Amino acid sequence: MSTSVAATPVVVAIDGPSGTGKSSTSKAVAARMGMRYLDTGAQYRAITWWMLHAGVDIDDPRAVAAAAGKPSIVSGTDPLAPSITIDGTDVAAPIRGERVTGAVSAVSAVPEVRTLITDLQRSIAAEADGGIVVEGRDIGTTVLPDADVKIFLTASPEVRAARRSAEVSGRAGAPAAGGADVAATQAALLRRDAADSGRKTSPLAKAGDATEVDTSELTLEQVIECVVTLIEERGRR
Ligand SMILES: Nc1ncnc2c1ncn2[C@@H]1O[C@H](COP(=O)(O)OP(=O)(O)O)[C@@H](O)[C@H]1O
Ligand SMILES: Nc1ccn([C@@H]2O[C@H](COP(=O)(O)OP(=O)(O)O)[C@@H](O)[C@H]2O)c(=O)n1
Repeated sequence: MSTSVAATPVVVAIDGPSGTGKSSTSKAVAARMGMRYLDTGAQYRAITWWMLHAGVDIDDPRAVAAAAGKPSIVSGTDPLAPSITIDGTDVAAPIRGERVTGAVSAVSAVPEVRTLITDLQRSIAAEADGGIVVEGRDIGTTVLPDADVKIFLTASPEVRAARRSAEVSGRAGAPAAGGADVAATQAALLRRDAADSGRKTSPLAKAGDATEVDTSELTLEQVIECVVTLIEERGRR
């Protein structure tokens, strides 16, 4: 197992659709390699939470654009304790709720939102002295096109929905996920994939120079090892 701090700051971009293992893999890789970690999805979720909270009509892109610059988002990049606040409020828990998940694709499709959050992501990456693993949808294509290592994670819709359902039903107070729940989760994931891949500005896409890893048949540990190996190989070049 590698525990060394990256010799030169390495920037790693990990993209892919929901449930492919981006967050779990990125956090573990960053922790093992002494790097920072940035969950860009959490930032889009936080601004979506704020819009809903502020009563902004998220189906009106002009209203979303006009409000986008108002809140201040702060992302903590310790992979062992990532955090997210908006205007000083800790929103780590509420941004995972169904309401935000159902609204986030509409908010994140608004170009003014993307410009603001992309600038924030670039400044966080630029300040990460020990290197950083940044995960999202457009990191390798748009946010950090010069990243040292680019990875695009995939998995079958069935596997992704099963993972997500198990995760949600494992939360305190949640009912166990039955077959119908998994089917509904899969339908919601595919709707979000379609919205994220189909938007005009910086859609979910694999960068031409990204390595694609299908995680359907891999354990989380195998995916982590695969990414660590790709980073170490890049370091030897
Ligand atoms: N390779 C894997 N095998 C089994 N479960 C996994 C694997 N990768 C991730 N998971 C689990 O699937 C769920 C979703 O993973 P997550 O990392 O949040 O994906 P993403 O960030 O791509 O949406 C989590 O509960 C995680 O523990
Ligand atoms: N770089 C990114 C990251 C997320 N997003 C948006 O934010 C949403 C939530 O991202 P997430 O990574 O938290 O989603 P999950 O994979 O955890 O379900 C996505 O569905 C996209 O709409 C984006 O547009 N660009």
